[in-house]
Amino acid sequence: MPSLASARYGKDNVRVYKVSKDASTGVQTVTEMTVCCLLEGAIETSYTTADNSVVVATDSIKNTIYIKAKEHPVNPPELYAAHLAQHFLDRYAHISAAHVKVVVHRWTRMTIDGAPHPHSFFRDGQETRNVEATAARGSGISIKSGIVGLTVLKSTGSAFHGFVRDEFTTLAETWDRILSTDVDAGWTWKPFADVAAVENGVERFDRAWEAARNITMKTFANDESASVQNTMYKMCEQILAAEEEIQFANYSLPNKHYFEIDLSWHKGLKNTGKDAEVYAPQSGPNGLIKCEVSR
Ligand SMILES: O=c1[nH]c(=O)c2[nH]c(=O)[nH]c2[nH]1
Repeated sequence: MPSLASARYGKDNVRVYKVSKDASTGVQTVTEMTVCCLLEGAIETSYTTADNSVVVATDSIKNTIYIKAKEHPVNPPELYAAHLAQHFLDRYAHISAAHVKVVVHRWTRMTIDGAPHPHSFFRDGQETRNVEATAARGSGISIKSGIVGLTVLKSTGSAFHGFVRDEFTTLAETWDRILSTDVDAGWTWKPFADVAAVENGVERFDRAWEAARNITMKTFANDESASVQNTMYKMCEQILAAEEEIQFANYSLPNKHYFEIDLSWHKGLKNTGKDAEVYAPQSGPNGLIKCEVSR
């Protein structure tokens, strides 16, 4: 006989905007995020016997996302996610775990006539700051932070040679190639006992995000890359070194290929090897390289 092996439900794609206004200076600060909140617990009967008495409506979950954004700071997103997740355990005895994902979109303050503008912002890229927090009854709060969608490219300083050559291989070795990727980086914190433990030393979250962002860009730029694998491992090592409460660091990086184009058929144009200037960016297929590094 079938039985429910696992189940969770909630609201996804809840878009939230919060402004904070400094009345004395007139400076306003904004945060825009997209939230997903899924619940687990003694909810089996809602699936198996149409028992809605155990269902906190997803509409109520959406309302709660707004109310907790009003009641608590939304920065850092780790703290907001922890407050929101813990709420469902505190409020509903039959809920055993709440999974919250927060995606923070960029609104960067404009500089106008050389000065930071008090209330105008621009979207300077598709990069997001992401947080996943799970509050589970009896196991505290687990948090994973990350950066997604930071698109980077270096026009030299990347090689790839020495790989397996056999009857399946056509790729030429290269000592100088273009390297481009959309960074998906994550770092997993040691579990927190409760929301108070998340709040205690809360600066760690912005500090780690800034460190991870700087490490990612500096290592990408400065490393004489032997491979995506080796460069991402160096990034992970540094993230672990930057913040001692981080247990794991991980990257998932597409290798966005830029192919040389042989133009010699046209008047003998030289456009390969050291003469390569015009390339064909590829939209797919792409390599996809992942790793997670622990202490
Ligand atoms: O950095 C790389 N790693 C690979 O595993 C790989 N495979 C490939 O075709 N090109 C690359 N580049």
